[in-house]
Amino acid sequence: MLKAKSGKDTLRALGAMSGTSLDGVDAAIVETDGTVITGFGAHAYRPYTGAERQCLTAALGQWFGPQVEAATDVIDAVHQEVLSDFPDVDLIGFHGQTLAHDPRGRGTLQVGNGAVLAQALGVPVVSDFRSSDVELGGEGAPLAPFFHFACAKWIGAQAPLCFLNLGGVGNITWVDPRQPAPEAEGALLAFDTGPANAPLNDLMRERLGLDCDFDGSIAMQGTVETGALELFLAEAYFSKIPPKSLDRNDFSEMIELVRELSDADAAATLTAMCATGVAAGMTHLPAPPEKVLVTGGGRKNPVLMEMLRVSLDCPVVPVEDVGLDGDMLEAQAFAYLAVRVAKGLPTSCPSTTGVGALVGGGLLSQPDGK
Ligand SMILES: Nc1ncnc2c1ncn2[C@@H]1O[C@H](COP(=O)(O)OP(=O)(O)OP(=O)(O)O)[C@@H](O)[C@H]1O
Ligand SMILES: CC(=O)N[C@H]1[C@@H]2OC[C@@H](O2)[C@@H](O)[C@@H]1O[C@H](C)C(=O)O
Repeated sequence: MLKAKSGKDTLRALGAMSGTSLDGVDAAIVETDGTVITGFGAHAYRPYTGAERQCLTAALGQWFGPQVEAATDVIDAVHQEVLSDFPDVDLIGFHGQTLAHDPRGRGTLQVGNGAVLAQALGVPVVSDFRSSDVELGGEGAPLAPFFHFACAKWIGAQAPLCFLNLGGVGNITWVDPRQPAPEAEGALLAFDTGPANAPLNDLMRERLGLDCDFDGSIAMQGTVETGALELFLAEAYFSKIPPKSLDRNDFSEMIELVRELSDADAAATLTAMCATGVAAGMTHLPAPPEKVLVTGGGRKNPVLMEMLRVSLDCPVVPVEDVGLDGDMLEAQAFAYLAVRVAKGLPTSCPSTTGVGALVGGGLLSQPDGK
C-alpha cells in the first residue's frame, strides 16, 4: 500500500489532464484518502505551442505508427515540464492524451508513458486509467463521476445534482449525494452528452483561423438553423440508453450540416447542437437534479450557457458557484482517481461506464521501475 510522505493516510496527489480540446495540460493537487476530499491545492496550466498541437492533431484517430510515437513524445515532455514544478507530491495521476476511443471495437488509447514519468520525477505514477474498464466490457469513459460524487459530498449537497463538463466532448454526471458510496446502487449515472466545443473550435479554426468562438462573440451575432439542429438530434446516439461514450471526432460531420451557413449562423447552430445534446441527455436521468453545475471551458461561453438555461428545467450555474474550480476539475479528478487506484478502490461501475463489475482501472509505475 502506498504511504504518504507525511506517514498519514491522506495522500497529496497531483493530477494531470490533456483533454479533447487539445489546448494544453492542466495539473492540480488534491489531498485525499481516496474517499473523502480533504483539500485542493496548487494548480498549473501549460498551453500547447502551435507545433505541439499540430503533432497531437495529426495523431488523432490513430492507434500506432510514427505519428502516435511523436504525439507520445510531446505528451511525455510537456507533462515532465509542468509536473516537475510541484513539491512534496506522494502520487501522480497521469491521464495522458486520448488519441482514439472505440470501446466496442479496437479499445481506447491514451498516450503518455507512466513509467518514464515516474522515473523522471521520482514519484509513483498511475496512468492508463481507461483500458481495464474497456477490457471488462465498459465504455472506459467518463471516469470523473467517482470524483464528482466526492465533490458533491465536499460541497455538502443534500439532493441529486449534476456535473456537466463542456470540453471538446460533453459529459454529464447525475449524483445522489445521500448515497453512502459512489458504487452504491442509485448513487451515479454518467455518460457523454454529445459533442461540446470540438466541432465549434474546428469550424472557427477552419474559417477564421481562431482557436475558439471566444466568449461566444460569433455565435451571438447568428441565428440557429433549426433544420440542421433537427437532423443532428435525429442521430441514434441521443436516444441510446446510457452509459455511453464518444470519441472526439465521432460527430465531426456536424460541420457539413452548417457548411452553407454564414460564420455567425454556423457558430450559433453548432453551439445550439451542444446545448440540445445536453437537453436530450437530461431525459435519461433517474430524477430531476436540483441544479446543473457546469465545468470545463464551455462554461465561459455565455451564448452556450444561455441556451442551456433556456433548454433545461433547473438552474444552470458554473461550478465556481459552489466553490469548485471549473478549469481544474478534470485534473483534480485524475489526482483523486490515482489515489483510489493506489489504494485498490474502484474507479468505475455499471452506472458510470456500463462495465459489468466494479473496476479500479489504472497502471501504477514506481520510480525504481518495480
Ligand atoms: N472564453 C471562452 N469562450 C468560449 N469558449 C471557451 C472560452 N474558454 C474556453 N472555451 C472553450 O473551452 C475549450 C477548452 O475546454 P476544456 O479545457 O474544458 O477542454 P478539455 O479539457 O480539452 O476537454 P475534455 O473535457 O473534452 O477532455 C476551448 O477549446 C474552447 O472551445
Ligand atoms: C475517451 C476519453 O478520453 N473521453 C473523455 C472525453 O472528454 C470528455 C468526455 O470525452 C469524457 O468521456 C472523457 O473525459 C472525462 C475527463 C472523463 O473521463 O470523465
